[in-house]
Amino acid sequence: MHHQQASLFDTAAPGLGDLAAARRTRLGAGAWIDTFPGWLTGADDLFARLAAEVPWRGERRQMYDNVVAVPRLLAHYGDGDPLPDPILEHARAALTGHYAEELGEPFTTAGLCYYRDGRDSVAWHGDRTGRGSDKDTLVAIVSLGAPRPLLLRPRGGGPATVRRPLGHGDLIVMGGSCQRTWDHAIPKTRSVVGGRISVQFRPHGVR
Ligand SMILES: O=C(O)CCC(=O)C(=O)O
Ligand SMILES: [Fe+2]
Repeated sequence: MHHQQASLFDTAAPGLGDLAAARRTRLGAGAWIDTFPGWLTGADDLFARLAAEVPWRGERRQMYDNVVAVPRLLAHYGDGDPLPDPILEHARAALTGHYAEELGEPFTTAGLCYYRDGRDSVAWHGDRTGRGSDKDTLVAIVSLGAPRPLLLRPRGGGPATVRRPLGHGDLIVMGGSCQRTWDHAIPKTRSVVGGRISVQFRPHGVR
């Protein structure tokens, strides 16, 4: 008798939901988020493929006198770089099409982050190293793997006022002034959680 390896993974073809069904929440100060739980379907093996095949690198950042490791792994795909999976190309094209009028330019880059477990995190920040510092823009995030909450709070500190659990296949889009008037974070958790990969699509010059 043959030994059959049971498939851990969904074998349905990957698909993307209709973005017309995304739900918008206005945060105030010109910022908003759109959410679409389960936007990316049938891609259960995508997490494993990306985890294994993306050239992940640790990030080290100068902080005062010390260089500290940022607790997550990163990979960056710039304008024109082929993305590591065709479904990510489809996702980016669908986002560019749906948000064409509001964004006025295509999503071009993809930043990938791998949170290996609950100790990996990203601290409060806005994506305002580039044009997000003084221009309205959009950052679209597709989440894969273990659920982790994305927290948001008005820029300048204080407790999180918005919390969105991001599970496998979920989409969140931060828009309007969100990068300069609000901050976001993925907090550490003491709960036992598996790996999570976040794919962030941004237009040219937004970081
Ligand atoms: O992990 C996420 O979904 C958020 C990542 C993020 O905010 C960033 O890399 O700028
Ligand atoms: Fe960010």
